[in-house]
This record gives sequence, C-alpha cells and structure tokens, in this order.
Amino acid sequence: MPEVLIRAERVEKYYAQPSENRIQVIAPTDLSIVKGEIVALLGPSGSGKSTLMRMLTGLSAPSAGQVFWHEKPIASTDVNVSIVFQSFALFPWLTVQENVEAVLKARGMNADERRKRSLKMLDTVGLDGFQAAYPKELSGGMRQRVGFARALVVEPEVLFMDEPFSALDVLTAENLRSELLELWQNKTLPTQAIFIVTHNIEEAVLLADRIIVLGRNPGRVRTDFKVTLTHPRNRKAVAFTQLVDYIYKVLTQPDAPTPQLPNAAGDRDARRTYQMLPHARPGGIAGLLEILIDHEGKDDIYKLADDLAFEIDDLLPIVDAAQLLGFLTVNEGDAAITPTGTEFANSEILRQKELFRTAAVDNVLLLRQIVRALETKSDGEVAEEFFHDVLDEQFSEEETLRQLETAISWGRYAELFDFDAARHRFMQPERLHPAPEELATVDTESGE
Ligand SMILES: Nc1ncnc2c1ncn2[C@@H]1O[C@H](COP(=O)(O)OP(=O)(O)OP(=O)(O)O)[C@@H](O)[C@H]1O
Repeated sequence: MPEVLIRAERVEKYYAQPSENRIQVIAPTDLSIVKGEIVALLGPSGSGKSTLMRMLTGLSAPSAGQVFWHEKPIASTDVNVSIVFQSFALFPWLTVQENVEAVLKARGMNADERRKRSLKMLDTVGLDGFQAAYPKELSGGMRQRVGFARALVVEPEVLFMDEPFSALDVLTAENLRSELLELWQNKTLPTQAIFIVTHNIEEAVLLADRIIVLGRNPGRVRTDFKVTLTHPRNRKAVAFTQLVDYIYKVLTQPDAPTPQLPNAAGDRDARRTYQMLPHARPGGIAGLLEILIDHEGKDDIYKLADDLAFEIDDLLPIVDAAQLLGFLTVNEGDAAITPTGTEFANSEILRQKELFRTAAVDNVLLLRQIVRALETKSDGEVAEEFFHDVLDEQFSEEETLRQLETAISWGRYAELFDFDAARHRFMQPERLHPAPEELATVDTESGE
C-alpha cells in the first residue's frame, strides 16, 4: 500500500456566528495524500477548497477532527510542505534569486548553500539567467516560475498549489503545466506528492492521478476517483471528454445524486469500472421506500428531507442507493417509487431480502463479483484484500474502504455472503439458498 504522507480524519471547519447558527464550511471529511500522486481538488466557488487545503498543510487548525503528518498529529510535528499561490506572492523589492533564497535564509541555511540550491532550482524551472531580475521585469509566466522555484527549493515532501495557473494566459498556463508534469514524471522535482486546487476541469484531467470534487454548503467530497489515462493525455480522446463531462455534471448539479463515473475513468483496456456505491444502509433504503408509499409513491427530495428533519446530504445517498437498486427513479428532484420498490416496501422481511438480493446482484458489479468469486472457491472463502486491490485501482484508499464497507453491509443483509471481520474474509453464508451439494445435483440434472 502506498505510503500515506498526510491524512485528514473527520476534519471540519466552521465559523461561529453572533446568532445561534454556526457557518459550516467543511463537513466531516476523511482524505489522505499518498506518495507518488498528483491530486486535483475541484469544487464550485466557496465550496471550501482553499479551507480544506489550508487544513491539510497545517496552516489552519480544523474546528473538529485531526490532520496527521506521517501519522503524527500535524500540530505537533515538523511539516515539510510548500504552497504555490495564484498571485505568485513574490517580494517585489527582492531579485529573483533573493526571492528564492529568502525561504532558505528563514530556515537558517548558510549563504553558499543557499546560492547553490537556489541557482539549481532556477535552472530546473527554466529561469537560468534571470536570477538578478526583479519580479516587475518578468511576465506572469516567469513570475510563477519563480513561485515554483521558491516552493521547490526547500524540497517539500508535498507541493500544494492553489490555482497556480489561473492568473496566466491560456498558452502560458498550458506551457507551464506541461513543463511541471514533465519534471514530475522525470522525477526531477524534489517532491513526493502534488496537491492542486483548481477551477479548471481540463487541467485536473490533464494532470491528476486522482480527482476529488467538493460539493457546497457545507463543503464535502462528492466524488473521489483515480485517473489512469496514459500521458500525454489527449483532450480530444473520448475517455478524456467523458471524464470532463462527468466532472462538469457533478459540479453543476450540486444537489442531484452523484452521476455514475464513466467507463473512461482511466480505462485504457476497456476493463469494467465499478460504480460508486452510495453509502447507505439497507435499513435506511427500506425506511425511505416505506415513507414514499405513505406519500403516494412520489415526493420532492428536498421536501422529504425537510419532513423527515434530515440533512439533504444524509438523504441523498439513500435516494441514490434506492435508485441504483431500481427501487425508485428520480426526475427533476422528484423521487418516484417503482413497482419493485413498492413490492419491497410492502413485503415481509424474508421477501424483502430476496428482492434486495436480486436487485443487488443485477445492479452492483462488485457484489456480483464477490458472489462469483465465492462460488468458484472450494473452501467458499475469499480474502477482502483481493477486492481491495481491484477497487484501489479506481478509488482512493478512503473511498475503497467505504465501498467495501457498503458492499459488506448490503451483502450481509441480502445474505449473499458473510464477512469475517477478524480475518478479513468473505465467506459463503450459512444460507437459506441451496447448499453446494444441492447445487451440484441441480447442475447434473440440468446437464442431462
Ligand atoms: N472567517 C470566516 N468566517 C465565515 N466564513 C468564512 C470565513 N472564511 C471563509 N469563510 C467561508 O468559507 C467558504 C469557503 O471558502 P474557501 O475560500 O475555502 O472556498 P473555495 O472553494 O476555495 O472558493 P474559491 O473557489 O472561490 O476560491 C466560503 O463560503 C467563505 O465565505
């Protein structure tokens, strides 16, 4: 498993208000930055991207939850990160070289070493020969190169960038972006991970190994997935444009259920991709369907949330899950129960489990695969790690764990399998279904 450099655990940010309500900027969020990754963070304006980034760097303390640097609380340990800002933030009265050296000076490095390191870094970012210039003599692109040199000269383990290219013209931005990527890929950069906050969807898809999209009010992760398209990435490739469209949908429909990740999510060899299972419990899904029946089978999702005194964020995953299972459909904010959903809501528990089982196997690739894998094993057991590894290709570590947790809760409820948490193994359930001997008999008979 890749080394975790920074890990945020249930971090939140809120601001007190004179009135009784506080402003919640970031809802409880888990997020890790691992070695070797470029992570892009997207989100609508005001969704808390900068706030989240500042907490991850240790610049700002979370209101609740904790951030760890190499698994130690970030506040109590030395953190080696740098930030590149949109506005360059250079000292206008210092030369290029002095700007880069300033940060080394602040760290108490001697003059010789400072000079050596800063000249080398200026060379790396293409500013050889400009060391004596002042920022005002430079173009925007050159100034941002100084910004990069200054951030990189301290050899940060994680390089953070807050919209680093958005103050530049299109061509300059494009040029700097591809140079940065080249340096990263050649392993010329003295850094182990890059975290970039951006407004630009294409920029994220061009650069990132992993993309996180925040929703608003409060800021929370709406999707978090890996991109494994090979470099150089082609903006016109179908896989690329499908990803751009998907992110665009997530960004522009903040209140709708998160759409399905397209197959293009890095899928160079047309492997099947996993849909992101909404984190909802079967009991919650059953509860929602029963309420919909009471509401004559159809209701506005916001009104439902209001009636139930639910936060919309808590209700949406349940609606998504019921939709994924074919128990309801959503149209223009209205959730309408389907005939299967109605049957489910009106049935007793055993029949409910049966309907859930069929819906889950028909609609959820991961559950189908777990069931198949168990059927092929003579001991009827499969290690969780096996599925962890395949999911991990597509989702971040946190999301992989959440996906497994949801799959286990659905699979157990539907009696598709059992799960031994101590041994991390899926097992065929002690089941109501035919035992293996019975299956064998059925097979023999059908084979005749
Ligand atoms: N001191 C504060 N008190 C109250 N609210 C604040 C405070 N600081 C920030 N906010 C709010 O937090 C929210 C998130 O701000 P943040 O700058 O992190 O968002 P962002 O996604 O980076 O936005 P943008 O893309 O516009 O830069 C905003 O709605 C902002 O108004």
